[in-house]
This record gives sequence, C-alpha cells and structure tokens, in this order.
Amino acid sequence: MQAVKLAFLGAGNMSGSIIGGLIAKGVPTENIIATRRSEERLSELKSQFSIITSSDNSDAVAKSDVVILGVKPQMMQELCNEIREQVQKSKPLIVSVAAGLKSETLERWLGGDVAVVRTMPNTPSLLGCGATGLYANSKVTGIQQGLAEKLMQAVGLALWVEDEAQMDAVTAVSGSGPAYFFLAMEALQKAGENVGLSTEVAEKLAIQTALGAARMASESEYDAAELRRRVTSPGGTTEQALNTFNEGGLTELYRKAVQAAANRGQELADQLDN
Ligand SMILES: NC(=O)C1=CN([C@@H]2O[C@H](COP(=O)(O)OP(=O)(O)OC[C@H]3O[C@@H](n4cnc5c(N)ncnc54)[C@H](O)[C@@H]3O)[C@@H](O)[C@H]2O)C=CC1
Ligand SMILES: O=C(O)[C@@H]1CCC=N1
Repeated sequence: MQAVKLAFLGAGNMSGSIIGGLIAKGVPTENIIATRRSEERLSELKSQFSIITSSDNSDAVAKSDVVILGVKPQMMQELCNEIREQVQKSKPLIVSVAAGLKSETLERWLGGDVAVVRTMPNTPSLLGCGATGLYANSKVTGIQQGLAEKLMQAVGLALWVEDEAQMDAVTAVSGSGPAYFFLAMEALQKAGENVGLSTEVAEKLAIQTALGAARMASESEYDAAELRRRVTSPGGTTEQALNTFNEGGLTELYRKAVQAAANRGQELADQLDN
C-alpha cells in the first residue's frame, strides 16, 4: 500500500473514515488525493488529514492507481460522466463504496472495459475496526484484487463475496450496521436514565458495555449465544430483561429491519440501472 497512489472522489463521511484509517496505518499522506465539491470542505479535509486535496476529479484520476468513488449513489452517474475520458485513458482500478449500485452499471457509465471492485465498508474503518464486503468484476486482475483487499484490510476486516447480489445483504448487515448499534446504545442510555441514572453516567455505562460485549464476542472462544447465557443467571435480573426483549419480538424485528435495508439496496440498483 505504501507506494500506491489513491484518489478519493467525493470524500465525505465514508471515504473520510477510510482515509483516517489508512493514515493511522502509516499510508503516506502524499499518496492520497481527495476531492469534494466545496472549497470549504476541502480545506477541512486538508487540515484534518494533511492529504492532497483538489476539486478536479479527472486530474485526481490521472494521478492515481486506485480511484475510490465515494459519492452518494444518486450522484455517481454525474461523477462518472466527468471522469470517463480520463478513466479510459489511464485505466485505474475503480473501487466503489456506493450502496446498491451494480458494478455492471458503474462500468457502463465509465465507458466499458473497466476494472471495478464494488465494496461495502462501514465508518468504524476510521479506527481500523471496519468491516468491508468486496466483489470484483471480471476485468479485475489478480494484482488489482490483492490491492483492493490490502486497501480495505488496512482499515479492518475485508471479506469477498462471489455473488454480487450478496452485496445488498452485506450493506444491510455491516454497512448500515453501526447505526443499529448506535441506536442500541442510545436506547440503553435512555433506559438507564429512566431507572435513575444521570445522562452522563448512563451514557458512559451504555458505551463501555457495548465495547466490552463486542470485544468479548470478537476475542472469546465462546460464541455470542454462550456469552449471553453466561451473563444470564437463572431467576436473575438479565433473564427478566431478555424475556421482555423476546416478548417484544426483538429477533424478528432485526430480521425485518435487515430485510428492509437489503430491499432498499435492490431498489436503488433498479432505479440507477434505468
Ligand atoms: N456513511 C456510511 O456509513 C456509509 C456510506 N456508504 C456509501 O458511501 C457513499 C457516500 O456516503 P457518505 O460518505 O455518507 O456521503 P457524504 O455526503 O458524506 O459524502 C459524499 C461527498 O461527495 C461529494 N460529492 C458529490 N458529488 C461530487 C462530485 N461530482 N465531485 C466531488 N465530490 C462530490 C459531496 O459533496 C459529499 O461531500 C454512498 O454511496 C454510500 O452508499 C457505504 C458504507 C457506509
Ligand atoms: O444508508 C446508506 O444508504 C449508506 C449505505 C450503508 C450505510 N450508509
């Protein structure tokens, strides 16, 4: 990764998280170019990360081996129109982080015969704790595949899917997933306030508990179900809370929520393909 030139086009929340994670891992700042539309946001990026910034997307493509497309799915076609000529000239590896957007659609927008790796990262990439799903189109060489994997591994877990249709599932589980856990922390904090804690204490306890549980699930030899059982004393307090979650249909609610997110990914793909 050290010598690879990276361009992040439309470096907002998601790309900014990857950039921060890469820099923390020692990727040289002079090898990262980021673009955004507003000059003000560009200077924010420059002062935050000391990377090269530009408002010229095509010029950033010309100077890079890997181009990460970080705009919203609805803005992607316009961006592709802007960079198509340069992409066809220099043929960099294209990495998309957009939800829904199929690699085939993206390749078509870029003029065809383009190596595209479709990814679905998440914002904890900023801390090197990201989780990314990746899918490579048929134009991606083995070396480029290795490059995309190294890029995403530098900011966390990177897993390939063989069937592109699974990318909507990855989006629904881990792309959107941090928001589900943030919501759980907010809800636990509010519930803690309800039983008498101050906002500050409830917030700290909720966050530290989420962190501890995630670390245990990740590092322990036991799976989450066994770890849950080990907290739940028969006839004790946890059992009462878990019964309440079960009566409220929490597992079914998760199933529905993740299905709704996956459906939205497919809807986006269909809308964008037209
Ligand atoms: N936010 C998240 O947690 C995740 C987002 N994604 C994907 O990442 C993409 C971006 O999402 P966010 O980072 O949340 O959005 P964002 O709005 O924070 O960032 C996008 C940036 O692109 C800029 N932009 C738009 N058109 C441009 C152009 N032609 N040239 C240069 N800059 C341009 C916008 O001004 C904005 O600053 C989306 O496609 C989304 O599906 C994927 C995984 C997680
Ligand atoms: O909400 C979204 O559409 C994007 C994709 C995954 C996370 N944020």
